[in-house]
Amino acid sequence: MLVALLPGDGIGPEVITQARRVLDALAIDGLVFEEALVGGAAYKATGHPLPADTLALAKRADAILFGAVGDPDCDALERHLRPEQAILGLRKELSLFANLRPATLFPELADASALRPEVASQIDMVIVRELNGDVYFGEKGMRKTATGKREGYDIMSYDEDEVRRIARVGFETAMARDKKLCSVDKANVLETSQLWRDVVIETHAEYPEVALSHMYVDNCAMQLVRNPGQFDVIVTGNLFGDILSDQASMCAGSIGMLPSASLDAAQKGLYEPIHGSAPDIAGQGKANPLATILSAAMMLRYSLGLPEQADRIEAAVAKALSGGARSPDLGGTHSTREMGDAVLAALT
Ligand SMILES: NC(=O)c1ccc[n+]([C@@H]2O[C@H](COP(=O)([O-])OP(=O)(O)OC[C@H]3O[C@@H](n4cnc5c(N)ncnc54)[C@H](O)[C@@H]3O)[C@@H](O)[C@H]2O)c1
Ligand SMILES: CC(C)[C@H](C(=O)O)[C@@H](O)C(=O)O
Ligand SMILES: [Mg+2]
Repeated sequence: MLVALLPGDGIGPEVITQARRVLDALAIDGLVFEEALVGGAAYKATGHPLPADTLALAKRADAILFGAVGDPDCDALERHLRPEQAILGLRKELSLFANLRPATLFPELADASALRPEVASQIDMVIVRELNGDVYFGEKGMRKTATGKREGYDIMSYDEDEVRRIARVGFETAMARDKKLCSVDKANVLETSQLWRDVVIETHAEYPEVALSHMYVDNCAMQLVRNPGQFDVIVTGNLFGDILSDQASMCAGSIGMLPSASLDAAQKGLYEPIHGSAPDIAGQGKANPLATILSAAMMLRYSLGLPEQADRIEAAVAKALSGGARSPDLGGTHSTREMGDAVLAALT
């Protein structure tokens, strides 16, 4: 089993190092790693954020463990050369259309949530985010209006097949949980969202046991803070899912806690924390590696068929937190490496 390790930029390499230590400690027979450059690091070395060798490795691998990309030095580059194009390119090239972002509060972290503990303790949801379409991948550009003003534009669209396949992932995810699916859109304003809602309703016929509801995205942002316990599975588009998952992370304690899986139709996947390269804390040993370690657990469960090993990692993370391991984002002083040490010490 080949895992492509793509550490990327900023805190990416720091958190990937800790996830690698945990995976090594499991001593899984036949698991091998191959590392490659991606993002700003790849641009600086090769002139491209997603070099052909890196893409080829990602295609060849059984799974990909990804850190983060993004480098302030690269923010003025033409868009197709920016680090972020690497993760967008991998998602598109590998048809990783289904992004699962579980948001659960570890009970020990009730005090780290931005919400009151009794509200935060209810959080146990999965955000299913579409990842290959929407305004992210529509025609975009800069142009001049008839009166000579500069105008930026990005076209938002979904076709019905794109909506149907992610809706099915939403319903399947709900079937494996509490059978409650909330589809989040902006159908009161956007035609893209009206189609989204129509197709989700049509797809519901295949999953009559699931209780389906619909919510506008602005209300959803409010409800996530008011009463996050009402959500079991949320299914939504690329842009809304990006924003809502960062918000959900803070309800669950920290953006440094939320893992993710990006899957294709055959469960091949890329696994990454939902956070970015955090240039403000990079190189200081302050990054929380738990989101990446939990992403490694998702990789073992979804793409490598090793659910017991995934359980071991998740149990070790819970035990490390019970034992008081807290990086600065969780209100403590543990360094990135000390967080890794705590998980390793808790592995049974
Ligand atoms: N998938 C990805 O690779 C990805 C995701 C999001 C952002 N980015 C990129 O990352 C760069 C920085 O973006 P941003 O600042 O908006 O978002 P960010 O997620 O990198 O950071 C937001 C805030 O959260 C903190 N934070 C993030 N991860 C943390 C962790 N593991 N432990 C402790 N604190 C953590 C940061 O210090 C920062 O204050 C940009 O270039 C952006 O495009 C990449
Ligand atoms: C870096 C960026 C392209 C990416 C996104 O918007 O999808 C990030 O915010 C994420 O959540 O993975
Ligand atoms: Mg994001």
